[in-house]
Amino acid sequence: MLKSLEGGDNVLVAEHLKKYYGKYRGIVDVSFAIKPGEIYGLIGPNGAGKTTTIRIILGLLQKDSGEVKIGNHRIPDDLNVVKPLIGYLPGEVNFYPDMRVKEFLKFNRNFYPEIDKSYEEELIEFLGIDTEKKFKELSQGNKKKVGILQSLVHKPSYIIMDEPTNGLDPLLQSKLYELLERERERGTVILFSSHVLSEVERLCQRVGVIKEGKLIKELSMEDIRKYTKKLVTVSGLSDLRTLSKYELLEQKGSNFVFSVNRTELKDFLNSLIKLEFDDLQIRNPSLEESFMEFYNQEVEK
Ligand SMILES: Nc1ncnc2c1ncn2[C@@H]1O[C@H](COP(=O)(O)OP(=O)(O)OP(=O)(O)O)[C@@H](O)[C@H]1O
Repeated sequence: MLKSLEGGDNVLVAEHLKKYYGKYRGIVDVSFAIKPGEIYGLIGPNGAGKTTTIRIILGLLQKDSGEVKIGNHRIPDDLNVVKPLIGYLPGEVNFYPDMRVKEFLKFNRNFYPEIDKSYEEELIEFLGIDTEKKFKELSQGNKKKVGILQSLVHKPSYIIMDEPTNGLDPLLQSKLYELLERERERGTVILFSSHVLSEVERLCQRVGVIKEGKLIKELSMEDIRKYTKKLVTVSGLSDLRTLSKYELLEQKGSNFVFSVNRTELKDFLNSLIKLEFDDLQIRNPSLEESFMEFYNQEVEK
């Protein structure tokens, strides 16, 4: 059963958040609202302001202006009321180096006495955590597994994860996606930051694109799919013929770079195979390449 805050829906709201670090821009204007049962992706390149936004929401950083509401509670004023209902995974997970994982889990249970021991054991097994090890003996990925467990084990109503898949191998990434999907079905509010478009596409119901401290665009799942194209580089192509209907990004001599919708990739390759060419490379565009049309727009400061 999902724990609710008194007097209101479990919505997480950020409104016109602004934060400067002295004279340096942290964020200038970030607003969004996340409903229960929704995974919201905050996406942007390094330095865009994702961590600053998350730390303000968690009351770890003081904002210059704007408002954060969790349920009907204002942050940081009501932090103590809301804190037990939040599960947070920071970008870098650090623990006491000499502590064993099992000692840490016991310590964590002191903060959340209602932790269900059998759920804890299920997560240990699912994530493959060695509880006998000391933190200094763990790789960054293995520390992150403990961080994921810590953020989920008390069955929070709000999950906030800062670039959670950084440093995770593909198997662990898909385990994390599975856990988050289960949480979403339970009605949890989930905020997830990333600079990888493919993962927000897979997981999130809505995505906020953040650029230079400003939330410049919100995308639905449908919009996101529209923006997930493949970049296809074809070398030694003498004749475009049927390929001319695809978006050509670049041409240098007989080398061509096409931007092809994922759904059209098969048709593109079927057409290509009938032509003469030397080499072929298919890659995912970077975030900046995918969102070129937004990123090229000047952001007001
Ligand atoms: N302690 C600080 N002092 C000065 N500037 C800071 C500080 N922390 C962050 N910034 C600046 O605030 C801006 C936003 O940083 P933030 O870490 O929130 O971005 P991010 O999107 O999380 O990027 P990353 O993925 O690189 O962490 C950046 O320009 C960064 O240089």
